[in-house]
Amino acid sequence: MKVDVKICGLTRVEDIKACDALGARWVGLVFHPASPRFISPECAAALHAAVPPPAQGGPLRVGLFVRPTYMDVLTILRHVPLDILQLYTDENTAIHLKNTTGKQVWLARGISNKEDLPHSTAMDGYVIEAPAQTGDNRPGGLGRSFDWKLTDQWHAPAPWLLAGGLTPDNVAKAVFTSKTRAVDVSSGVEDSPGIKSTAKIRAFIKNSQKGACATFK
Ligand SMILES: O=C(O)c1ccccc1N[C@@H]1O[C@H](COP(=O)(O)O)[C@@H](O)[C@H]1O
Repeated sequence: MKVDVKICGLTRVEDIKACDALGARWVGLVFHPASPRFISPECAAALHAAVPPPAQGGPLRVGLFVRPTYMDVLTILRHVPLDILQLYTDENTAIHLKNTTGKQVWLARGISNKEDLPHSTAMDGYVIEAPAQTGDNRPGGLGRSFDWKLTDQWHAPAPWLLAGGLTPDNVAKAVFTSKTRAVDVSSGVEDSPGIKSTAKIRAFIKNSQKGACATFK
């Protein structure tokens, strides 16, 4: 049993090529201006063009938006044919954007306790991470983890990714503790904000599979 990996916050062609070569299932492009990983639609188009499309074995393209309007998403989709929208918004807005764009939608959820975990949904998936805190200028990409034990008995209503504070050093333990089948990382595989490290991506993917082997025998 394998754990699927998303590498988020790509800003450079060489980094998205490394993700493709190393077998990341998803690559994330951040369209939130407050993020150090924010990219323009033109940059996103260049990154998209640098690796094979999913139909030819390339990674699925995930676009990350914080409280977007329909026009925000449409503007990006005119430049890049994203496969999935990762949204930081309320569930009604997410359903509206799913219906109007025809794209798959993952809703990001900050989790403080088991009651925060969803049990039924119209979403295609969830990104489960640490809750935002007062003073944060963005709701993710902060290298902050949460209690991975909260998800180990969860009967998730849709596929989900574990995110927040994952690194090459802790991802195997995170998989084992949370029982997740997919992991999502941004700051944990960077040399500096927005600048990915190929060596860290390689180690992260390798160690996530070690966690999968120990968990799903
Ligand atoms: O990466 C960002 O800058 C970002 C900005 C706004 C919302 C989410 C963001 N990143 C996502 O946050 C999680 C965890 O990131 P990290 O590994 O702790 O740095 C992940 O889903 C990123 O896609």
